[in-house]
Amino acid sequence: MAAQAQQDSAVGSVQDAVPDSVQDSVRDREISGEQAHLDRVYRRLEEKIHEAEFLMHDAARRGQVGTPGALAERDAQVFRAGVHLNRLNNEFEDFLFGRIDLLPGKDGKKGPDGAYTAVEPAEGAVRPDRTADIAETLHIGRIGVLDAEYAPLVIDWRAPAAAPFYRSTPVDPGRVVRRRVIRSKGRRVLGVEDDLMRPEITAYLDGEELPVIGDGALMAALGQARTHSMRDIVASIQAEQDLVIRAPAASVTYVEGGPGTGKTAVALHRAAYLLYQDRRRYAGGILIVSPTPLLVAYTEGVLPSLGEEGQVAIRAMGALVDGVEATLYDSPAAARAKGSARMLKVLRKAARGALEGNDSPARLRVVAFGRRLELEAEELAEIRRTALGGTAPVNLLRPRARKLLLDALWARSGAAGRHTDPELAAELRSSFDEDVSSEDAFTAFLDAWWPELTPRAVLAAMADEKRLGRWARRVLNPGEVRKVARSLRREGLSVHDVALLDELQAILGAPARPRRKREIDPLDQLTGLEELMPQREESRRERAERLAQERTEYAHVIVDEAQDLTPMQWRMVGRRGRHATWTIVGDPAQSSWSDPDEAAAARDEALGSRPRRRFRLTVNYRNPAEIADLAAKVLALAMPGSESPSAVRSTGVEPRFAVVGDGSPADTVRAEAQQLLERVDGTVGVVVAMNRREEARRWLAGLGDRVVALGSLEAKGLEYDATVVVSPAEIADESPAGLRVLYVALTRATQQLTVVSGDRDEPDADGVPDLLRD
Ligand SMILES: Nc1ncnc2c1ncn2[C@@H]1O[C@H](COP(=O)(O)OP(=O)(O)OP(=O)(O)O)[C@@H](O)[C@H]1O
Repeated sequence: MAAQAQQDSAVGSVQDAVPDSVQDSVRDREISGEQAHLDRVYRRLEEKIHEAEFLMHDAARRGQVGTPGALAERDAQVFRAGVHLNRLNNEFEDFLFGRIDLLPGKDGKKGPDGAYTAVEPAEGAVRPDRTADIAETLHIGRIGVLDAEYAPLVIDWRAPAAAPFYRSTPVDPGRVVRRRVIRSKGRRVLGVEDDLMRPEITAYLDGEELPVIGDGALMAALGQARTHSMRDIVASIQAEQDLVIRAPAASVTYVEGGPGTGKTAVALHRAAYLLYQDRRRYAGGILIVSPTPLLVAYTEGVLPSLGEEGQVAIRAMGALVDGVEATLYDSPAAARAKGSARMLKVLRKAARGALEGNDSPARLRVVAFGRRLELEAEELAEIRRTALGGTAPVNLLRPRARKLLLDALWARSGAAGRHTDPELAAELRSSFDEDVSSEDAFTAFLDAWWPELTPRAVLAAMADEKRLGRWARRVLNPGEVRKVARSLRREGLSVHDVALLDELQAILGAPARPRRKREIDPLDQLTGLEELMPQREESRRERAERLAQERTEYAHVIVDEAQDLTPMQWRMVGRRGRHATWTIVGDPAQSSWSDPDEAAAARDEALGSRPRRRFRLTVNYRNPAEIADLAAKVLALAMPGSESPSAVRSTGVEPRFAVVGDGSPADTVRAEAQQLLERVDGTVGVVVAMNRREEARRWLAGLGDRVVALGSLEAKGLEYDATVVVSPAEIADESPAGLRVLYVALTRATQQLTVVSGDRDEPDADGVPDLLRD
């Protein structure tokens, strides 16, 4: 059953009794009223752009005066003006999107944005005859704009004064009488949609009764066709989502919710909110970790549309390590072994064992003080063992190993007892060390015997099944060893390999390297502009990428689809936020990891003892009830007893079932995809078992770019107007978490779903596969 569209959107539509023509003229009048306001806003924005440009020029002139005080002031001014210009020049599709009309407040105090701060209405604001006067109208937009007298023309959506726009509901309206969503494009207002929060009263604005237009914005937003990019939801954030977005950043904010409840959207809006709240603190960067490059591509436009980027890096799990972009998937068994916390022990052994390569020298021969000195294999092995004692990073132990070698050679040289005077003895020893170290044979030996290891070299060593078997003894079983070694012999890295590389980096340690220098324009260096205006030449994207690359730790870490992180991935992500605050969003019912308890333990270790603040999102904004109900059947099998979120709307279109005739599913799937392309305006996703990905792309060849084929694990987080889910049984049988993966696949569509079954699905006479029957 479709849920009550959140209380706040279900109310306050235009009264049926009002004739259409009257409604139209009221609508036109309201639209032109909003247009006049938007014109004022743009005039003011233009003034501010001129002001900012003037400031920049003025600052440049002042720079020529040259006293240190003037320079510092000039620099600060240039910086402020530059940041300001950047924001003002941003091209927003709908700069202004909301408005609230409010009753007078209790305390009559104004906040810094010029709006009254009270949440509750003043006593007597509503008269006994249920009439009231609107005391304040606020317009809400992507950034705040004040007029020349500092009165708010537009309030930034993240400001406290804008919160009632999202929080007010008919059950708890606060001061809000009417909430309006304004649809605009560039400088033109296209339409308005109103919700009445206090339908029981008649409110007057400037002596006229407040009109109500349209059916509310949420439904309009949800019904829109999808593209391959996610849209922001800034005009229709719902109350339970707003609580998460504006939750204070301290410690860990933990958000659970079923498919389509807006977790990803909320996480992205939260990043923008945190930056607005405390830009200085988050100058340390916000990292958003996403499960796949597809989801990164789908979501990366949202923050720019909210006026934020640069400080935020969105990275796929397979691209968290610099210079690596892994897209391969391991077989479920190899993935399970590689992701498990048991792997840590294996990596520690491998990092030490890999020092001993196949061409590692068996003996050391040098000439010192005119004598031939030799260390044999056994002595060398003993020295290696001593050097490796403890847990210090392997690469940092090389000086220690070198020292132990010199000690052993010194003992062998017989020179130790030559002087009783300690000073002379020390001098002799140091000239001995110099003598040995300057010998090419010694340096060559050291390089071969204790090479500087890279994570990739260790991973390559683990591809040797025998060696891996030794390092993984009593940790992985022989089958696992075989599968992991085989997977490492493949060309290219898998997503799970990346967490191993990162762990190895920590185990090996990196000898200090000189920092990569950016090219600096000498003129900028002279004027100091280089530091102040980093956005000048770089594109925003380049800047975001550069910052992400230079950064290894972040001030805030947001983990999307957190239920999928393996223990090893939690360790990797944890290293990036050791001093950070966190927002973690996920849904256990969609987990593709087979051992959720093990992952939860690793997550708790990564987050340490930081207190958690928990939230739950309960309404599914993506799927119509017809699709959500079908998916709920799989949820009942995958996680008996867990609750589905309630769908916010219903379309009356039931999912369709098709059955593959004899042979390959190609024709059936292609025909079904084609049908859906005709029925929806936006995108169609065809979800298949992972091992059919390539095949499925061929099935759809030539159908255009509105349709895409994806493996079940790639579908995570994405959405389409319509989806074709091919062979539920194949998807469910793919891995121990297969039923949960199928649940993900079935919950991707915003409008229509077709399920195609093969023999394995045992479809009934209506084509309904076994897994989806009552
Ligand atoms: N308040 C809202 N107004 C308009 N659209 C919304 C709102 N909340 C969510 N949506 C839309 O619902 C869809 C699902 O949102 P999102 O992808 O964030 O959900 P999710 O919880 O991350 O889903 P999943 O767990 O399946 O990945 C998106 O299209 C999003 O834009």
